[in-house]
Formats: sequence, structure tokens, C-alpha cells
Amino acid sequence: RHYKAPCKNFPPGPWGLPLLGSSAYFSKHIYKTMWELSKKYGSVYSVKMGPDCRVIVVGSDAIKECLVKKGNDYADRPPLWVFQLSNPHAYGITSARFDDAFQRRRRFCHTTLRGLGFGKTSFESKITEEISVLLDHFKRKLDIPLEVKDIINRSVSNIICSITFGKRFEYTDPEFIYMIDTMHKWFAMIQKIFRLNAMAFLRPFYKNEINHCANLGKNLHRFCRQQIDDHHAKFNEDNIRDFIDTYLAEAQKRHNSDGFCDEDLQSVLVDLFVAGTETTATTLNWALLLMILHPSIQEKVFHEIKENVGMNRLPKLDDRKHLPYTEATLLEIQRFACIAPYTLSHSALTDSTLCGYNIPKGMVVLLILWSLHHDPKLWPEPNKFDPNRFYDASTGTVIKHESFMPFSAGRRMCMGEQLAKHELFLYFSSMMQQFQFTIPPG
Ligand code: HEM
Repeated sequence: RHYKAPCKNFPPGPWGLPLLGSSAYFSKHIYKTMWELSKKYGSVYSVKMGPDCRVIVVGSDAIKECLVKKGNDYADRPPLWVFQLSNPHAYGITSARFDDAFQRRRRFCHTTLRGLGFGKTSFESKITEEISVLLDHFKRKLDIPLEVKDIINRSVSNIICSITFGKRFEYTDPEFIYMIDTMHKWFAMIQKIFRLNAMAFLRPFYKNEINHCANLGKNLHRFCRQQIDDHHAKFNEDNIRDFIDTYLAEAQKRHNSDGFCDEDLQSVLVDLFVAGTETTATTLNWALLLMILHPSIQEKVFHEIKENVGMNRLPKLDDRKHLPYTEATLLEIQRFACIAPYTLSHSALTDSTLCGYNIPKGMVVLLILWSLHHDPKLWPEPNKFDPNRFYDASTGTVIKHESFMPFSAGRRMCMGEQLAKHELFLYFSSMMQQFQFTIPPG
């Protein structure tokens, strides 16, 4: 059964060992190995993972066919055991099945978050206030070697907390520090035991890790549940304060049906808290690292900001059009770092095809975004950091690349794209304007 293709004309791929599957899943950088394999098997191929099969999609044309052209066919998420440890009914957004309730919920969340300023310039002042707190923190540590990662995480996390919970946390708040730490540990643990999704027979050997992962996830859920309970206690439909209040009002209107209930809200909050912190903060950490490693680019960005914004106020979103080199540098940071080297798992809602192959309903599909951002045919010398890929010096404008998709595309594309883009621009340009970042001597 292991070696039998799930349907006729199924994508080919490497043989795997019975029970364990392809060794590709045991490599250090799975996305790089998956990309290498595409050179032999083509842009759509299959690999064995444990006793199951996965379809791997690599390269611009195949990824666009899957996410855009046939976006409806591949909009589902597979039920993943590792997420079910803390969210058994797959509530929320990121791991939810693509059913009617999910579509209503995603639409509602999107509209509400936009209404609250998500991705709108009206929310700009909130982001700028948070940036000022971060910059003040940096100023107090001038000329002292400083680990910026934790503090950037807390700063970025406060933005999503303001929108969803209606409050920010002090950087020294022990509960806040604990939750962010829990989130990181949860992420790491999920990666560690991800293979057990398919290799159920290995689970008895990882009992401690599995319990630890479940507890971390449950703690995140408990934290969000606490925020919901606090909101229930003070809920007033004439004074809707934030995302939670808006959701509670909607659930009341729908009599807690149509997929709207407290358990779902809890999972939505965990999704937003995790996705809204980790991704943007990691990109900003990469931004500082790359600027430290490329001082001449850092200098050029600084001068563009100095000339076009000045030094008396922090950059605003409106300044973006006057800062094309800064913008190009940010895009190159996203390309180079590629912090989401693959999408979350998609799955086929119906029998479909991809690049001429048959894909049966329910098949798990993994799209390798790394292949879009590091393909030497699209990006000569892809491992070289060079903002000029996105900058046309002759016109002083930003170059758009069709195959650049850090937020994925289609039905399950990132819900926070606009917010993330605004955050990245405001944080990055403000940090570049106010400080010069270097490696501590020695
Ligand atoms: C630099 C920042 C970010 C990057 C690179 C990024 C990237 C991604 C990617 C690649 C996906 C998977 C899409 C797929 O499976 O096809 C995703 C999903 C998602 N992102 Fe982001 N993201 C970022 C920031 C954010 C922020 C700030 C939020 C919101 C608070 C957010 C919320 C989400 C959600 C809710 C999903 C799941 C969407 C769904 O399943 O329908 N992301 N993101």
C-alpha cells in the first residue's frame, strides 16, 4: 500500500522507506531539500511522509496555478494532529477547514480588523507610539551591546494586542513576557514534533515532547480565554472597544451559531497573537542583522530618510513614496530572509489537477515559497543581498516582481499582509533614521 500511488497519473517522486517515508523530511532545511528534489522530479512531485503522501509544489508557474488559478480547489487545510493537541476542533483561522463557517469567519475577521485600523493609515499613530517606546528603550542602552530580539518581539506584539485585546502591555509585564516566551517555545516544539503528524507510530517515543507542546498551546489558549472573560465582564454593546467586543457582538447577533462562539474566538485570538508577533518581529530582526552586515546599504537608507523626511520627526506611511530605496531594501530583506519558506499545509477540497497531474481530494499540498525567492533564474546570485533588485536607479522607483510572494496568495493568503507591510516600513525606517547599528567590537 505504501508504494501504491493514490490515483492514476499522480505526480512522481522519490521512493521512501516503508513507515518512515522520504529522507527529505529528515533534512535540516526541508524547503531546500524539497527544492533540490524538484530539479529531478519537476515542479509538482510527491514525497512519502510516514505512510502518507504529500504533494510538493515548487516554482512560480506551479505555485500560481495552485494558489491563484485553482485557488478554490486547494483552499482547504488538512486536519493536523499537532495543532489538534490544543485546538481539537480546528477553530480559528490558520488551521480551520475551508467550510462555510470558516469563510464567514474569515470575512468577518478581515472586515473587523480593517474597520479597527488594520492596514489603514488611521492605525498609524498607534504603531508610531509603540515604535517611540522601543526607540526610547534603545536610547537608554546607547553604546552598550544589546540583544534586540526580545524587545522587538514585545513591541510588535503590542500592536496586535492593542487591536485585539484593546490594550498594550509594559515590556516588563511578567505575564506578557511569559506569553511571548510560551509562543516561541510552542513554535519550536511544533517544529520538533511536526513529523509525528504522519508518523503516528513514533508518538509513544515522544510522550514528554508531546505533553510539553500540548501544555504550551493550552497556555496560549488560556491566556486568550482570560482576555475574553475580562471582556464578557465589561461588555457593553453601545461601547464596542476592540476586536473581542466586535466578535462578541456578532456572536450575540448570531445566537452563538454559524461558527461564532467563545471557543472559536479563543482560537482566532491565538492565531492573531502568534501570526501577528512572530513573523513581523523575525523580519525586523533579519533587517537589523542585514544592515549590520551591509553598512554601506544602511548608510544609503539613512541618507534617503534624512534627505526626504528630515531628522525632526519619525517617518510616516505618506513618506513611503519618497523613500524608494528604503522600500526596495525592505523587499530585499523579505526576499533574502524568506521567513516563511513554505506556506502552511494546504489540502485539495476536491479531485483536481496540477501541471497536468491528478491530485485526489484530501491530498496535502505543500508550496515551497523559498523556491520563488531564491531561484537563480529569477534572482541572479540569490544568496547575495542586493536591494537594487527592487530598485530602478534611473527612475528612482521600486521594481515589482510577479514571483515575489512572501505573504502567499489566493484564498488562504496571509490575513495580516497590509498590517505587516505598514509595521515593517514604519519600524524599519524609524530605526534606520534614529540609530546606526553595528556589531559590538570583538
Ligand atoms: C512579515 C510578516 C508576515 C509574513 C511574511 C506572513 C506570511 C504568511 C504566510 C506565508 C501565510 C500562509 C499562507 C498560506 O498558507 O498560503 C500566512 C498566513 C496567515 N497570516 Fe501571515 N504573515 C505575516 C504577518 C502576519 C500578521 C501581522 C498577521 C495578523 C495579525 C498575520 C495573520 C495571518 C493569518 C491569520 C494567516 C492564516 C490565513 C488562513 O489560513 O486563511 N500574518 N502568513
